[in-house]
Amino acid sequence: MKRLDQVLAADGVPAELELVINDVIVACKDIAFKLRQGELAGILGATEDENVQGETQKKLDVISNDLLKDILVANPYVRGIGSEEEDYTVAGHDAGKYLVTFDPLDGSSNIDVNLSVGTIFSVLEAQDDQSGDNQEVFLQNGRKQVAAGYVLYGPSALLVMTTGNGVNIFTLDTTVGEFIQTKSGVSIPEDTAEFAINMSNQRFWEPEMKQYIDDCLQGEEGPLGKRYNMRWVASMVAEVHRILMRGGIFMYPYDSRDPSKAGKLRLMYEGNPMSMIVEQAGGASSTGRMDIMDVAPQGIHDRVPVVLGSKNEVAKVVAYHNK
Ligand SMILES: O=P(O)(O)OC[C@H]1O[C@](O)(COP(=O)(O)O)[C@@H](O)[C@@H]1O
Ligand SMILES: [Mg+2]
Ligand SMILES: [Mg+2]
Repeated sequence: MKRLDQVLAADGVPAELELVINDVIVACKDIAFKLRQGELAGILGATEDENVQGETQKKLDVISNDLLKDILVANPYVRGIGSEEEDYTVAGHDAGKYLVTFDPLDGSSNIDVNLSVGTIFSVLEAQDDQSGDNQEVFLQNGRKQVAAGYVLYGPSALLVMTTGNGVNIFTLDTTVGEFIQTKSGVSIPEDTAEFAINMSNQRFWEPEMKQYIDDCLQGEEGPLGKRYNMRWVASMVAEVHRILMRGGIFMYPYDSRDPSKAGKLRLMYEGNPMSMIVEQAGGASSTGRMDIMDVAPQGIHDRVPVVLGSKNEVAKVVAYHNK
């Protein structure tokens, strides 16, 4: 069994990028150990603050953000970082080649009920000489990512990542504090009969999405001709991981609750990294109308509608949108 550094070296990942990824992982291990301690570590509950998205920050949102931010801005190869929990991008080193965006704690509503949460990260190359506190340098589409990954803090802590050469899974060996490769060449089944969507938003969806879900619910008698199962963990990391392991489709579509927002999930630190992982595992990822990784970001906190998972099922949802 290989350690993370051995896998990255075998994949020909440049040493500087490896040092950046390594710092992300050091922070994630710290988050994993704090989560294990739970209430004993005083990490549960909310702060009195809101983030730039207008969401109340949980203590662990802030703790995880600070761990990632502090280690990354000190890394000489990091030009800057962008985070769900930071209003603006933060400068690292002007000579740094890499930009890191992250959702430090995904599925925040699960923290206090002891359910699965995760960390999502994406790495881009800085294309010009602007400082990392200028968000312009980050505004590249998802195809430009050089690495993407997540850590799922579940019964075991798993690191799932890609540097564009397939998807590897590593399990945190808590006896030595190292991520050890436990799967490689992960491949998502092309077909599925399992969907994940927050059904309570149904009345706000576009007619195309309503129609697809209505047809799923009709089962064998409906136009899709099969009986569907449903799951909702309320943590994108956990949903994507389930899909990576056994197939499925995850959707957080556009809804009209706040017409100024294109969806709930964020393009640069949720949509793009998850899309790279899913595509690298043979799945597909779309807004319903175009590939997520082709969306041109206008701002670091842009939102995006998300439909991802088993390739043939995603194609069906796209076909509903193109009817
Ligand atoms: O509140 P809902 O509609 O169940 O939303 C759950 C979704 O929101 C998220 O928790 C958003 O992420 P954050 O917790 O990082 O804000 C996703 O992980 C998840 O899929
Ligand atoms: Mg999130
Ligand atoms: Mg978050």
